[in-house]
Amino acid sequence: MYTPSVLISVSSESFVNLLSSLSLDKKFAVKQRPKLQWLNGLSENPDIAIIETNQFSQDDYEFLAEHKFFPDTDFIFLSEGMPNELLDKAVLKCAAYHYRTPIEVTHIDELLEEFFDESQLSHVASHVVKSSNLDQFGLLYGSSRVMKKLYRSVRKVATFDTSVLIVGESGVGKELVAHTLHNASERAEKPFIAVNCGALSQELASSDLFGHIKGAFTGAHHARDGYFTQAKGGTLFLDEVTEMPEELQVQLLRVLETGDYSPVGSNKVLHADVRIIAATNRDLADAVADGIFREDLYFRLAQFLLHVPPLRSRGDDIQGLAIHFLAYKNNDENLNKPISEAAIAKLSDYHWPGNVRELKYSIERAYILATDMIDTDHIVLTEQQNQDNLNVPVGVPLAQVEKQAILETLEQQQGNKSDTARLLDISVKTLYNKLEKYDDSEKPQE
Ligand SMILES: Nc1ncnc2c1ncn2[C@@H]1O[C@H](COP(=O)(O)OP(=O)(O)OP(=O)(O)O)[C@@H](O)[C@H]1O
Repeated sequence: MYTPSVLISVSSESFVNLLSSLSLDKKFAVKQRPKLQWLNGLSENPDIAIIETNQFSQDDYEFLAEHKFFPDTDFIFLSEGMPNELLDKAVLKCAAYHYRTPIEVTHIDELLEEFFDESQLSHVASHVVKSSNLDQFGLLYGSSRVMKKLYRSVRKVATFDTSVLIVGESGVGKELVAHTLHNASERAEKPFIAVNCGALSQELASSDLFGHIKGAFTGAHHARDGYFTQAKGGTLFLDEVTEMPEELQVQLLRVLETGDYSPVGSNKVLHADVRIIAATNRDLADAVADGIFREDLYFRLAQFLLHVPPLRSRGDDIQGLAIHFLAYKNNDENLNKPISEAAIAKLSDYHWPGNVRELKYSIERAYILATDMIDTDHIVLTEQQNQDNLNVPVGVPLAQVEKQAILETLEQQQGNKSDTARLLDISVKTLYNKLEKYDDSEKPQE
């Protein structure tokens, strides 16, 4: 049995009493540090850190930031609840649990129990990697600590009806996170509608979002529901929200503030019963600074921020996901192609700029290239190819060639869909439709 380590740094009598009532040392290797030395204690990378944060300071925040908020540690902050913006930021960045007095001892006890069980699982999972060994949370697969932190944040925020902003590089799984959040919320039985804001046309965008009545504009022969109405009672997922046309940002902000909207051409006011989840792979601070995205809309959307970690920071999940995707492929094709240790090592050593989408695609391509066992030669990594050439064996179906051209250009353009569409001479909308088709073709099951 693995014994997880816990760093405890509390000094208030109530917190000391609370923790001593839990008899932590029966299951955990406990290290106590005086209040002012908790930062030193973190340098030993404990599995869990229980910290009193009544006087959380700028220095404390900077220390955490310098160490990337200690992704291997699960944090529990205890405080008397005085407002502290820096602490709020740290809670988000560390995906920490923050308990304010009066604290229910059973809540802490249950949480530690959960941490303990997870530490046993992950300890085993790091030795044996088979497809079924990857933990699954909703539509997401992954057993790394960073993913488990994400699962906990998703679980926490799912039950509230606040807007959520999901940030992360292209292909990390932001849409899957949004869908998982929806499925874990009370709106799960109602629709989940995903909208690619980059594909909304300037002219028709209002009608796409809010609908229109018959005759609202030339060509409006019939009334049509917009996404807000289609998603009624459920969730509206605004993907690539920074690409939304300026005028629509203003309209969206108004709906978020008033809760009401009107279809184009109508005076009727409808109530917007949707939860908004937005996502972007852009640096939002830059988008706001460049004037591409409205700051007031950003604050409105980012009531809760979820950061999806890049694949390269997920350790053994890389090989776990590779085997997972291979298993799906074998299942679809009714074959049983294995993968060599060396090929797995090659996948694990790569830094995956295109994240999970790129990994999934590399497995698909290797699957086509290999007659039986997938070996290192079949794993063609985008950055190791001549960037101007596609590497397609003769006789590959045209649809596959098209897919390869699209995905490799997208990777070369670091996920920028507008530039990719321009280079391929197709519309952004067509690009979105095609990507959606590829993503759907192997959607993990719930
Ligand atoms: N944790 C995961 N487990 C299984 N499949 C995943 C996971 N994360 C991503 N994928 C797969 O990777 C592909 C890309 O995922 P998704 O579209 O959610 O990423 P994204 O971050 O929204 O991408 P983009 O920034 O380009 O919109 C999809 O095929 C998805 O099913």
